[in-house]
Amino acid sequence: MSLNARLQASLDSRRKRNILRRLPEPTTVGPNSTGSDFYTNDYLSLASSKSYHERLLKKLQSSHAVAGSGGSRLLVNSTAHATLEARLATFFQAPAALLFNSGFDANVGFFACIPGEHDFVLYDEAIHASVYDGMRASRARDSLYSFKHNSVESLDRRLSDLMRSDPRILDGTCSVFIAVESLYSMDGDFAPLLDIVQLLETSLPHGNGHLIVDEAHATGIYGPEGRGLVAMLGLEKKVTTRLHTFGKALACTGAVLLTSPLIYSYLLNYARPLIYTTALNHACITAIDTSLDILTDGTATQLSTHLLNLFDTFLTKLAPFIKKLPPDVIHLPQNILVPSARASPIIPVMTSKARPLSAYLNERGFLTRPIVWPTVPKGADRVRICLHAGNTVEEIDSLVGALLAWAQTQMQPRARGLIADAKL
Ligand SMILES: Cc1ncc(COP(=O)(O)O)c(C=O)c1O
Repeated sequence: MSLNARLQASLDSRRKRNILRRLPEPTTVGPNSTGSDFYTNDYLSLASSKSYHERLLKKLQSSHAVAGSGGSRLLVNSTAHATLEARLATFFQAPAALLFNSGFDANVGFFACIPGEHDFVLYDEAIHASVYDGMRASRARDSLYSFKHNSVESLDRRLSDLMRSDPRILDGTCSVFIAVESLYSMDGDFAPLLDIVQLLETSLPHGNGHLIVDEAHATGIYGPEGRGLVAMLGLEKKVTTRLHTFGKALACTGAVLLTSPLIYSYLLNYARPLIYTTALNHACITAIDTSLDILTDGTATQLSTHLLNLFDTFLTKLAPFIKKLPPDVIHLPQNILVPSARASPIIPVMTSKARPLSAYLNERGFLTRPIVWPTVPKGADRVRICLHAGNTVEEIDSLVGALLAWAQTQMQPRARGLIADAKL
C-alpha cells in the first residue's frame, strides 16, 4: 500500500467511527474572548487577565533579553534561565529544579532515562500520555505495570505480586517507580498521596520505592502559594520527583522537574528532550517569573480560593437534580458527590452525548469541549467543565441551568417534570 493510501485509510477509519480529531474553529482567546471560559486550563484566568498582561509587558520591557535563547541549555546557559531555576527550587522548597520546554518533554525525559533495566514502573491507569511515551522508551519498558485508577489496594496487590516474583525488590537492589498525577486532568480527582507514601514506606523499607508526582493541573491552585498538593500535604521529602507545568494555571508554557541534585545531573547528561532542543525563549522565562510573582504576592491565593468556591456553587446547584437524570443523559462521578470531596477545578459531566451537549452549551456562550474515546476510555465520554477564577457565580448558575435545559430535551416528556423545578 502506498504511503498516501495507508494514511488516508487510517483517517477514513477514524472518520467512520466518529473519532477523527480536528482542530476546533479558530476563536479569540485572552481578554477579548467571546463567551464564558469553561474549557481552557487557564484555571486562574491569568492568560485572559488584563492586569497579568500589564505586569508581564512591564517586566518584558525592563528585561534585557526577550528573544530566543540561542540554543540548548548545554550550549547557552543564560543567567535568566539559571536564576529562574534557583528561584523555582527555593519557591518549591526542592533540592534542585530543572527547566524543560514542556511538561510533555519533562515526563518523556524523566521516564525514558531514569528507570533502569532491572527496575519496575507502576503507573496509575489514567496517567498522562507523556508518561506512557517516556516509560515505553525506557530500559524498564518490559517491566511496566498499571494499577487501577486511584486504588491503593490495586497498587498494593501489584507490588506484592512483583515482590513475590522478584526478590531484588525486597532486598532493595532494584527500584520501583510509582507514577501518579496529583490532580487528574480528565477526571478531576486526586491521587491518594498520603496512602501511597505510607504503602511505599511499609512495603519497601530499603527506600527503593520512588514516587513521581505530576502536578500539572494542581500547580498554582493547591498548597501554600499554589505550590501544589505535595506541598499542601507536607510530602516534599517523600516524593522523589515532582513535575510542575507552566502552561495551565500559570499562563505560560514550559515545565520544571523538582528533584535531587543527582537526578538533575543525570537528566542533564541523558534526557534527550532536554539536551537536543533549544531552551525556552527569554519571553517565556520572563512570563514564568511574572507568574511566580503572582503566586508569591498572594494574588494567586485569592484567585484559587474563589475558583475552588465555584466548585461548591456548581455542585450545590446541580446535585439536587443529578439523581433524577438518566445516567446516559448526564451523571457525575460518585467521588465528586460525596460531601468530603475536595474541591476541584475540573468537573467531568459524564454523558453518552458529549458532542451534542458541548455544541448546545457553546451556542449559548458556555465554552466547553467534548472529551471522547480514545482520549478517555470507551463508555466514559464527557464534557469536561473547567472552572476558572474569572468565572462568576452568575455564570455557574446559568451554566447549570443550560445543562438541565439540555437534559430535558433528551428525556421522555413524563420524566421532564422531575427536574421542572430547576431554574432553567
Ligand atoms: C497531567 C499532565 N502532565 C503533563 C502534561 C504536559 O504538559 P505540557 O502541556 O506542558 O506539555 C499535561 C498536559 O496536557 C498533563 O495534563
